[in-house]
Amino acid sequence: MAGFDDLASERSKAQFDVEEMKVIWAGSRHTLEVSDRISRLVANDPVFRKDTRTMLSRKDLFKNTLRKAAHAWKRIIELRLSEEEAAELRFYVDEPAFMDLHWGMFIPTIKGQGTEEQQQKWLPLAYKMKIIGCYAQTELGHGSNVQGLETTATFDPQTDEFIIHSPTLTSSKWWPGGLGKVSTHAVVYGRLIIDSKDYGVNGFIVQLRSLDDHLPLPGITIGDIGMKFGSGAYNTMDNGVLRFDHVRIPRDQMLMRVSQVTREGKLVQSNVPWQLVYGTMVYVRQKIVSDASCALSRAVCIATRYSAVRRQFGLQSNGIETQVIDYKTQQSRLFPLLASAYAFRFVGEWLKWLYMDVNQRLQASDFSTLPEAHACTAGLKSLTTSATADGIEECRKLCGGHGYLCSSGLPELFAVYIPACTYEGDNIVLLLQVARFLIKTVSQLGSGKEPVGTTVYMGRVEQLMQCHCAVQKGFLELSADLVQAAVAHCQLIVVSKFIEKLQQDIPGKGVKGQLEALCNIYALFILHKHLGDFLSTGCITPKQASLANAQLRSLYSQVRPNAIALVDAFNYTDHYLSSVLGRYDGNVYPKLYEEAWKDPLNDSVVPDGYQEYIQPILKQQLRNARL
Ligand SMILES: CCCCCCCCCCCCCCCCCC(=O)SCCNC(=O)CCNC(=O)[C@H](O)C(C)(C)COP(=O)(O)OP(=O)(O)OC[C@H]1O[C@@H](n2cnc3c(N)ncnc32)[C@H](O)[C@@H]1OP(=O)(O)O
Ligand SMILES: Cc1cc2nc3c(=O)[nH]c(=O)nc-3n(C[C@H](O)[C@H](O)[C@H](O)COP(=O)(O)OP(=O)(O)OC[C@H]3O[C@@H](n4cnc5c(N)ncnc54)[C@H](O)[C@@H]3O)c2cc1C
Repeated sequence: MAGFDDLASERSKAQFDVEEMKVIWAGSRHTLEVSDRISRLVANDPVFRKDTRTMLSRKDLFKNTLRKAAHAWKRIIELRLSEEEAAELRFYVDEPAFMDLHWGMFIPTIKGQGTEEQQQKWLPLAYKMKIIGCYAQTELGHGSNVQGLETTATFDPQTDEFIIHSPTLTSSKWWPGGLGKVSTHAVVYGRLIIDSKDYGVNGFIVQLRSLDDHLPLPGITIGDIGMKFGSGAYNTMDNGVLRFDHVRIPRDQMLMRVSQVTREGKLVQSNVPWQLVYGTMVYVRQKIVSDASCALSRAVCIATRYSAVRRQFGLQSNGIETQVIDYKTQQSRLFPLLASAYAFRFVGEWLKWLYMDVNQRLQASDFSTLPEAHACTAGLKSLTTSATADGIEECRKLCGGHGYLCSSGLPELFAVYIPACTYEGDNIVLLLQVARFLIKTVSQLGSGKEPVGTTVYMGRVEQLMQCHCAVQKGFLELSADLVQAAVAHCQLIVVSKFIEKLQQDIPGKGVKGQLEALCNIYALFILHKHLGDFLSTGCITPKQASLANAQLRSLYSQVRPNAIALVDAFNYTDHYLSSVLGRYDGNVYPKLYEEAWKDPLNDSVVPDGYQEYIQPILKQQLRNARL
């Protein structure tokens, strides 16, 4: 049978040790063991099935998500899973839910912005899930412009409380995940007002719902903001709206690591930079970069396997048509995405290190690397999510018509993924932050300050000084070009980190060779994509450009026999992929056929509505009625 034989024969062609590549992809033998064990545990548990998700109504979908989240928590307790294992379990359950915000933003915010005492009070409750929290920053009127938030937190010295209030419609909190129906608590960002003076935005822990009957507390209006893009997809999440009508909270519920309000109503700044109020965003952006390689590799795995199973045209001597993966056009669209998945994996690994490093420094009151960490997380979040969103859509096209079916797994993956280009910072707004950082670095070159870290190359580029003078004349005017410069800077980071990865000890037959080919594909593909810029700036000659393109074609041929093994190295279960086209066994056609019959529309041979709407047309009753 086509699919079985095709993928088996592809696997036999691999020129490298797939098991060792799995270790490289996972990051270590330990992480591979954990992710392998936990992904199978999830795949074998019927509660975590997700094959009917796109057909459920919003209410059924949401209730099912609650059921899965409760079951996941039960399994985590029963099996005494470590924090790492629990996070893997939530990842493989593969359904956006309030848990993501509770563990991914609420807890990290208290850890990063709370004092020791606040952490001691709130973290045990949150870790045991005695309270469920979310991150309520964005408002109806302002998301990108955090300093423009309108919610107020006014200190009342009489009662030693803050009064949380939504003064306008546009100050309604709008979007926070987990807020709409589940969270009992939130970290709410609002303007700190003391004695009529506005001290800017700070975080406050606010209880939203009763822990007895889940009803909103007095003065709180709360609900879900409605259906989002696509079926299934992100609609499992209760993104919410929240309004406060003079809600009082104790003074010690303002997160006070950055600045404190005393009993007397005095604001005291600690020695940490105020930007730490934005700290959770740095943490989550770093997570999102790692997650990008998962989403992209998942789409690439589906498209690569299916491209080896799918045959069109070109009868060979044995009477079989050509596998579409053998078409050079297919390779030139697919293999750069395969290379990107690996590139994003490694840059994500590095970013995780950078984040840990900056945190350690912060503990030691060294704040010097914070601007770079902000620029790197913001820029790489932007670059990797944009490329991944585009890449998933390209994979859908690479799968032809069948890619458009929900059973391919690609429409839902796309619908779930694309908001990553917006949440945690709109991608253009984040690139403008990178551009500002670059301009600032250039402006300091003249004063003899040596650039460090990811900007070290700037010290070697003479023209940058002139560039700085031009930008001084109008940042806003040149912002579209500056965004391109920011992208180029981030691409340089991705390529450099891939090259650094290759300099490590990489065991396993042929593994390093494959990674070298992928690294070269990534770099040359970026060059190819921006050829106009490289040529117009004289960075390369037309001859070098054509050599680069020839090299790219030759690299595609090198990767071709290894393509299936390179996606097998992601070690994804069929449950996680949830795609008929991406099945490990390649048994695509019988399963597609089988899947179609499961659609509720096929429950009856004659559809509901036949008698009311089809029969009258066929019997011409409608026309007669009009005549
Ligand atoms: C959920 C997690 C799950 C984890 C596990 C699974 C893996 C991922 C799975 C994905 C699930 C995700 C679920 C969805 C979650 C979405 C949550 C949100 O969207 S939440 C909502 C997310 N919302 C957004 O992302 C809003 C985006 N907007 C913003 O971040 C800000 O408004 C701004 C940065 C654009 C402007 O800031 P503003 O203050 O107005 O103005 P300036 O520009 O003048 O900057 C002043 C100074 O500060 C500096 N600095 C700035 N930022 C940072 C930083 N982070 N740090 C350090 N420094 C920073 C800056 O360089 C400058 O320094 P200097 O030059 O003076 O020395
Ligand atoms: C699925 C999802 C989940 C979310 N979860 C949460 C959550 O849990 N908690 C939370 O607090 N928030 C959450 N958000 C909100 C999210 O963080 C914001 O939507 C995001 O930060 C973008 O802000 P905005 O919506 O105000 O976009 P806007 O800023 O209004 O963007 C609109 C357009 O204006 C452009 N633009 C804006 N400012 C500039 C500028 N200075 N220069 C040039 N162009 C500009 C943007 O590029 C964009 O094209 C979520 C959003 C989504 C979609």
